[in-house]
Amino acid sequence: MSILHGKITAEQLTKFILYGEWLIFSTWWIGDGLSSLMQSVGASEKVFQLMDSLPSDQFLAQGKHIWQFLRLKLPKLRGHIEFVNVSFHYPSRATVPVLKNLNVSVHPNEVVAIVGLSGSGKSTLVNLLLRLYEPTSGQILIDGLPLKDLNIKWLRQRVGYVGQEPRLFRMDVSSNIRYGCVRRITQEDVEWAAKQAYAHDFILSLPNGYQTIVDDDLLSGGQKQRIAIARAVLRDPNILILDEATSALDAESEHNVKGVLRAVRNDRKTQRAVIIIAHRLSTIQAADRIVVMDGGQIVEMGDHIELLTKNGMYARLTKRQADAVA
Ligand SMILES: Nc1ncnc2c1ncn2[C@@H]1O[C@H](COP(=O)(O)OP(=O)(O)OP(=O)(O)O)[C@@H](O)[C@H]1O
Repeated sequence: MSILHGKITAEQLTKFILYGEWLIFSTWWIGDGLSSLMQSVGASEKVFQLMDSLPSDQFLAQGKHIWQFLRLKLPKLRGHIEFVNVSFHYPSRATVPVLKNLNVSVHPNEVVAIVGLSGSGKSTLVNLLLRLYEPTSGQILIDGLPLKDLNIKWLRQRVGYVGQEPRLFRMDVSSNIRYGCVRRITQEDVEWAAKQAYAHDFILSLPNGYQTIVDDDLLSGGQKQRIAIARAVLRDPNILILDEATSALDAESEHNVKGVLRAVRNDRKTQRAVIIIAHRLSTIQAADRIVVMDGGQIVEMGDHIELLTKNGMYARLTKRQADAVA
């Protein structure tokens, strides 16, 4: 009507409708954006709370208090480990004792194997040594000093750990081996570690050798384990802990662990305290000492021949595995 009466032009009306539409949409977007903003503010409060929270004491390298700055760093770790009357239960199961008055020591350059039935407390022992948990009573000494007084970051840099299920990342083999190593590493160092872990030959047979990207189905369980062993060895740890995979009770796993034992034995340069949690008993016959655990306690200790002669639990476990293989 206004156009017909010449009050506005068609162009002005079109502009008016378009601007009106833009105004409605813009208001709607502002409302939508504001509600998203409010949601993000609420969510970010939780994120910042998490970022501000401090890890518990057993994960703190150096705390904020002056006495924590003074926490001890020994000039060199020899790798003498002592468990003195250690008892432990997991916080979530306070009524179930997992370790009971445990006394055991590992000397520098000694290879100690821990064996026992599933659930006897082998991995828990290592968890305490890595200070992932605190003993309920008793104490752990490293080179004669209480574990809880040592700078935990310094200690963990000197401990190599290969878990039951090694974690590899989607990057090349060489980077996977270097992962987490704080000192300067050359390609020769990487290859040296791979040779120690009996991984060098199979790595060279991969499409791009050390530059091959690790994909989900590229490597077998045993090959992943060997790369994880190379990663641990590259750090040149004073204490090396191997948790043999329960699921990998195969010849390849046995070959890997035996290989590491042989490397530790033959190369004086690489001697270190080694703790092996073994499920396959034939793997650890060459260990200096075998510790047999049952129900959170040590029931036998000695070398392979001594324990077989004792005709106790170790002899029974060995016979059971030999029968299962036959
Ligand atoms: N995080 C946890 N919380 C509560 N209980 C746990 C935890 N981890 C282990 N346990 C319990 O502690 C006991 C010892 O477990 P541990 O893993 O040390 O045994 P293991 O000898 O290493 O067994 P395996 O040979 O199967 O690895 C088991 O009864 C187990 O159920």
